[in-house]
Amino acid sequence: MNLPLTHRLEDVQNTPDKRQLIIDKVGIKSLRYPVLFQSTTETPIRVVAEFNMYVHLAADVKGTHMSRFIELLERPDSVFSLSNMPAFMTDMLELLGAKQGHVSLRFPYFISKAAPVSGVKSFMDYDITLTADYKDELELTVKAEIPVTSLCPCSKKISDYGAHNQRSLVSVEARISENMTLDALIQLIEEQASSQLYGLLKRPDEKYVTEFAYDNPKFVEDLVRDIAVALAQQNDVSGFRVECENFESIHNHSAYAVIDQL
Ligand SMILES: Nc1nc2c(ncn2[C@@H]2O[C@H](COP(=O)(O)OP(=O)(O)OP(=O)(O)O)[C@@H](O)[C@H]2O)c(=O)[nH]1
Repeated sequence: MNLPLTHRLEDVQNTPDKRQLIIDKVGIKSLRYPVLFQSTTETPIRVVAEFNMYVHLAADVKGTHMSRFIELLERPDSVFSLSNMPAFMTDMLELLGAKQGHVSLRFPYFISKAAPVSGVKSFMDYDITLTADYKDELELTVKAEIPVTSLCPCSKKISDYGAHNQRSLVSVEARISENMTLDALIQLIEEQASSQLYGLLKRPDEKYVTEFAYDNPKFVEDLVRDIAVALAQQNDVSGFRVECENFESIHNHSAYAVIDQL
């Protein structure tokens, strides 16, 4: 009899395993894939995301169905958003026959900003990670990595002129409700910095951001505390971890701080 090829190829992954060891997470790591992402009610946008997708594997099964992770992303109606993550997790666990799972996707997200004086528009890029973990219940977080300017209060105080300042990377991972947009979360964080960053600045804008940062000096401790206070005041945020790394311009190392209330 002439069986189709899939029937003639042995399904090794599906054979029993005798070692009696559960695997906590198995799946695909660092897969880059174009998918649709929807931040709010706006039309979904195309993003290129890096995926990690894992499931729990029972002790008596040799291998998981690796190909099915990609099949999930190939579904024509696959749109990623905070509110769709629970359904995506349910589908993944069902298709993979698993009881626990992890999905994360990290992608660049762009916001069009107007320069502070000239008003010229340009895009600013941020890295966003959506993560869903299912064990006994679903844990859903959003992480935003936001570069800002920080200016040292001590340096400003003790120097006859100038103050050292640098680019800082703020990372906020938070549990947020779907009422909060990514843009709102990013804006709230940028407002706590000595200055926010822009893609395009003309000379009057450059003067403005330089003086603005000088008027708003912040230690790395001030940054994480001010961001934590701002997040704690939000009804749509129910837990957060704020991390900040200042790439010091007077040292060859960074100043770093974290507040973990996740
Ligand atoms: N489990 C497992 N699969 C691997 C590994 N390395 C490669 N593969 C994958 O094995 C895949 C094929 O296996 P399955 O996903 O089980 O494909 P299939 O049996 O045709 O599909 P299903 O019937 O849906 O399970 C290929 O896509 C490879 O990516 C590995 O270390 N472990």
